[in-house]
Amino acid sequence: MLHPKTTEITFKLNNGVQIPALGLGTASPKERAQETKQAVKAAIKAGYRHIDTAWFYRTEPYIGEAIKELIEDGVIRREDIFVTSKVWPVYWDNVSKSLDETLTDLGLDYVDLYLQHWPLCFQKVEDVKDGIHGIKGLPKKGEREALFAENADWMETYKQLEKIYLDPNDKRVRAIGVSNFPIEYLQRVLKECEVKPTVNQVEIHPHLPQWELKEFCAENNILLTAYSPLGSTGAPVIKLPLVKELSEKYHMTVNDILISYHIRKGTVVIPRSLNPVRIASCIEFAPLTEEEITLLDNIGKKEPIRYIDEFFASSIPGFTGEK
Ligand SMILES: NC(=O)C1=CN([C@@H]2O[C@H](COP(=O)(O)OP(=O)(O)OC[C@H]3O[C@@H](n4cnc5c(N)ncnc54)[C@H](O)[C@@H]3O)[C@@H](O)[C@H]2O)C=CC1
Ligand SMILES: O=C1O[C@H](CO)[C@@H](O)[C@@H]1O
Repeated sequence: MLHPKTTEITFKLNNGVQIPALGLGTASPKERAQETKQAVKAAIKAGYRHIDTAWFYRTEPYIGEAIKELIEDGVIRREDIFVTSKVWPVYWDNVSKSLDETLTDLGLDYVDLYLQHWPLCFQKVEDVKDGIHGIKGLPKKGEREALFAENADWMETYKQLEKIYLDPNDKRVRAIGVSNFPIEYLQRVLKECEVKPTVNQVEIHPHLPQWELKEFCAENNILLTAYSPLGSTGAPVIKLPLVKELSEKYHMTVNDILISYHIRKGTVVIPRSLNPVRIASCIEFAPLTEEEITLLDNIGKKEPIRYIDEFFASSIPGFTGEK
């Protein structure tokens, strides 16, 4: 039986916009951010049509250069690709400014999906030398204490996203959504806001299958996007014996197995790599069976691991802030 490449599969958001199921993650270490340009070019040439980025990653200028050259060389048109970006908590009360900075860096008139990166509000601290657009990305008091904005409500950020999306004269976003939102927070958004988030981008992999969140989002027609699908830096999840076993069974890479695991469940997935060969060689779709998916999910039932557990996120249910 012939199967599509994972780069060819799309899902429909709750506002009708199509989203490619596989996207390239771009949260690379700061010192390697410029390599993102060649990674994006390799990905698009290999068939990827979705790039995931954020104001916080410092990779938007390099993604912008890659897209510009790919368009100039006739490889793609703007409308052929799907770009996701996110507003960071320092801009919790000025989403429009953050979006303008993102669009300038990307060299684009619009993003396809714009997410609230975290349900948190940080203080704006000037940092001309090392900041992002002159603002410290992670304002801290000491080593492990974030500077939160006083009397601030993370809902303000979503309301501003909603305003931009609903303004008929504002064409800067095609869809809006959230990231790192637990069920309780989504319930509040659904109660207090007009526009349902199209997506909730969260950490998901066999060690953190997020089945309760998956069920809630499915009931409410919110698509999940799986971040850190390989377990983030060092890719620990690829070492799972069951993943290796499945890669041998399907004659595919371990990355293919972990990517297909999400897509088979109707979840968008955004693995990161700066290696052009790896990027191009991990696009096979493995038709995993229901049983195999259940076996992968069961790993997290027995041994849950959250790899992205940021110290600043301990107030959000489900996060301990240990890392
Ligand atoms: N919304 C949010 O708060 C977050 C979003 N993200 C997004 O999700 C994307 C993916 O998540 P990441 O945490 O970046 O990690 P990931 O789980 O995609 O793993 C990336 C790491 O695995 C390595 N890798 C890939 N294949 C490998 C292989 N076969 N052998 C050995 N190493 C291999 C890469 O070099 C890289 O160091 C990010 O780049 C970003 O776009 C990530 C974290 C949080
Ligand atoms: O997207 C993100 O990436 C970093 C970690 O890689 C995290 O803080 C943020 O949510």
